[in-house]
Amino acid sequence: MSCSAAAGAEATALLIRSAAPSTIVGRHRLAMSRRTSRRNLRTGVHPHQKSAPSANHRNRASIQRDRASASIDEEQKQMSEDENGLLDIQLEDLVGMIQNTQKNILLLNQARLQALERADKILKEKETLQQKINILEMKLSETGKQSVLSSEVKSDEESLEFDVVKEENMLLKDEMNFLKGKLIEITETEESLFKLEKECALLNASLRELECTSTSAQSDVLKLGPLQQDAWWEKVENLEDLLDSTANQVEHASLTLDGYRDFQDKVDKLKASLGTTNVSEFCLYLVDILQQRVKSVEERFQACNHEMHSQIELYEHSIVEFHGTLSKLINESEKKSMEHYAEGMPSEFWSRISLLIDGWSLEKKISINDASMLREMAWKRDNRLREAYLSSRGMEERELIDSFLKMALPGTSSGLHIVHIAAEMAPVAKVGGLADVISGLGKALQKKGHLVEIILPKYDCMQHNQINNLKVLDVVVKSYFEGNMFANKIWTGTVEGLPVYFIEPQHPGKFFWRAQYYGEHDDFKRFSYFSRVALELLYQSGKKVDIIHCHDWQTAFVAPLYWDVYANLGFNSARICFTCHNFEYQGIAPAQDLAYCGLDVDHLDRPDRMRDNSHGRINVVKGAVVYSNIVTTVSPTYAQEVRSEGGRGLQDTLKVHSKKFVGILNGIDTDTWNPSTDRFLKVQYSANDLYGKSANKAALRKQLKLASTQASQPLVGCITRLVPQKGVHLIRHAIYKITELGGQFVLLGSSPVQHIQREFEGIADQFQNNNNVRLLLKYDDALAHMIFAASDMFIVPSMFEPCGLTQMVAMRYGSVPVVRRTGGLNDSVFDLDDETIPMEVRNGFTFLKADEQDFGNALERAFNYYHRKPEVWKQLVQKDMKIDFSWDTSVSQYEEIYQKTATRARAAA
Ligand SMILES: Nc1ncnc2c1ncn2[C@@H]1O[C@H](COP(=O)(O)OP(=O)(O)O)[C@@H](O)[C@H]1O
Repeated sequence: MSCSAAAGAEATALLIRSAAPSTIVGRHRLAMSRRTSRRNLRTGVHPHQKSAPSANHRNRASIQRDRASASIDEEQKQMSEDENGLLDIQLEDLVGMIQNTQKNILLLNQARLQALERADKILKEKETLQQKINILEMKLSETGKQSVLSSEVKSDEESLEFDVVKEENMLLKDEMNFLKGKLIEITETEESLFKLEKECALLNASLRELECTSTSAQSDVLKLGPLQQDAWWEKVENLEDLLDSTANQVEHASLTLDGYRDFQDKVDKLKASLGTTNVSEFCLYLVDILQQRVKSVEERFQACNHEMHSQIELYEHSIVEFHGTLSKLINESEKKSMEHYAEGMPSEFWSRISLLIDGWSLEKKISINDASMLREMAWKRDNRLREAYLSSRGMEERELIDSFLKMALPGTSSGLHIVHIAAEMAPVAKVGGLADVISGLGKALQKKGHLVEIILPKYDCMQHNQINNLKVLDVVVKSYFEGNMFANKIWTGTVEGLPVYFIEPQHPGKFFWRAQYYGEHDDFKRFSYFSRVALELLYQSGKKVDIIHCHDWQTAFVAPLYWDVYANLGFNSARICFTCHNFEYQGIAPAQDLAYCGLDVDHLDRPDRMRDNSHGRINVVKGAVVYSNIVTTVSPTYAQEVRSEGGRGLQDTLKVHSKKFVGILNGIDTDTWNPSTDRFLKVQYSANDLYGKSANKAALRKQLKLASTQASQPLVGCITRLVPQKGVHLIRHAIYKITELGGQFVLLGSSPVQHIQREFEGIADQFQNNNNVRLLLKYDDALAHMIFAASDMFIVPSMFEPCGLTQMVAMRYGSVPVVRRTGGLNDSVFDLDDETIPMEVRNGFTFLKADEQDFGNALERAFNYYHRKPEVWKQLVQKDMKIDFSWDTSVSQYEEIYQKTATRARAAA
């Protein structure tokens, strides 16, 4: 850079740092006027003579180009032209030019002074600047002197001027080359910036990958259970620290890149100014400063990059180590969990063993006798089977079978072999309470030492993820239907630790591929088919079952089929128990439809057997009542109610068979419904620590966008199928009554009845902007758990209710029930104000008449207690949570009746 250019650039740069925009404009003008003077000297243009604007513009834009390309010869040629022009210059004009130049000098001096004032911090720069400015001053004063002398000594002055112009041309040429060089450097910097950006993106991607690895590793950790968790978590924490520090590095790198981008902007601006102006000195100075900054940023970025790479290396190393530890822990955990299964948590393990034995038996790999001996050993949880199974890893199936058979010993069990045949089972195929009963009762019986198995249809829509070890057996069970034999695939798996068989018919009717459980036009056919295959499966397995327990009309076919078809084939060790969960659904169809599954219509279409009260139809529930050894329903009060009009036409049959008919109150599965372990809740809680209850209430309000300003505003829940039985008109009334009382209401339910579903959809729309009411018209298990936990009260205003589970679940979750006194509700909820009942069993609010007034009164009483007697309310909540609604009591009743029947059967055999 030339001295004058550098000095000018430094001065102007200092001005720029401190000056207002007008000062900058002034500085540009100054430089322009100086260059115009020089050019005029060369071209002989009169300084005051206006050139055409387009020409001026062209001149400004092309000055650089002209300077770079002008050759010395051309300059000499031009000089001779200048000499002629110079002769024409008037003295006045020269004086004007000198004055202009002096003004310029003055301005430059001012700029220099300002620059000097601001250059305190950079003394070195100040000195350089001072020197350069001095040189510039000298040059300018010489120019001034030469101009004054020009009138006296023209020829000397002309040659001197030529030299100056020539020298300046050379300098400008140098400057241009320098600028070109700088531009190349800038382009290179851009490229390196691009590379750095790419590198940063790559680093970000690898960071994300590492985060994913960490997340999946953490989920693996969860699977490991409590095993070596302390050491494990320490490792995870270390990795997380590393991850954090890597993230910081990346953030730092991003910041640096941002800095680069700023710099890039400046460079762009600089390039633009280089393209449009001729202020080369200023630009060069800026480029200089910016280059220095680039260098320092580059250095910082490289240092940062280096550190980040070393962190990533460290992290990758830890990940490798982490994976090593993880696989070691998984192996250990698998081994331990098998041992744990066998020792501490046996149901799942033993259910698998017994399914294995059944599979071998059905696949004819072992004889029926061997199967029954092995089954009995499994049932008794014989340690030898456990050892053989645990050491069978890597063994061929045949070797395992042989090792099992070596141990097969005849034995007798005091337990019962019970098979439930049902259309639902929680959580794998659930529509309502029936599903809960199958798994709840099954588990409770299994705990008591009985061998319990379940047979279900293999629905396409069931929750397959709730089945463990689901596999299809290498056997096809053929079964009769409508005059033909149809193949069926048999699947096995465990659900809730219970062994389950799933039947998949190979019938063209695709009976269980309907994307729903019930509500198909051919339900009667579908379930009569299923009932027949279930018995066929038991028959072909050669098992000596004690109790076959069928449920509701869908599997009620089992009772007449067993006694009229299979008992005749020698499969007669079992006794049939039938439970009717709801007498509203009886499976009524034209009499001839009974023939599909192989039942004899003529034999059964009789008033004392299966004929329905309606002409020409048969009634499957009636058939089961007649043909079963034990008939139960789900609560004592409902058993009473169905003996009169509640029996929906079956009261007389029930009276005839009253000796084998009993009402046993359902229990609830206290593992599934446990607020202190419920994984669906935001916060788990218990009767002694109710904080979680209010936390869940707040969470549900937030989730459903309900008003949440008043924590004490009572929240009322209702979870139900929306069918007339459930008191749909009272549920509708509750919406208005509860808002009138100042509460909030959440309904979760759906309806198989179209007009009811539509009606509630209308109400839901009507209330969608009301922040105290939400109607959620769907089936949602997770949400059900949250509603039980979040609500303060729970309504069950049923017209009739065989048992009802929701009131029991609600109490377990500390939600006080407000229910109609009917069926199982009458056996489980006792009014707080009813003085005929001992205080310690009072647990909720009840009403009798199925009208709005009675229901409204019960709600008002509940609200009064809630608001006015918070202490009494709290005690009530805690008491409700502690009531034992488990299957423990009910299962003993089932056990007792099963035992009696089975003993009689054995005696008869
Ligand atoms: N919409 C729904 N979403 C989730 N669970 C529901 C829904 N409707 C009913 N349930 C559940 O189904 C069961 C109903 O059992 P119950 O009270 O005996 O009535 P029912 O068997 O007559 O339908 C309960 O476990 C309840 O929580």
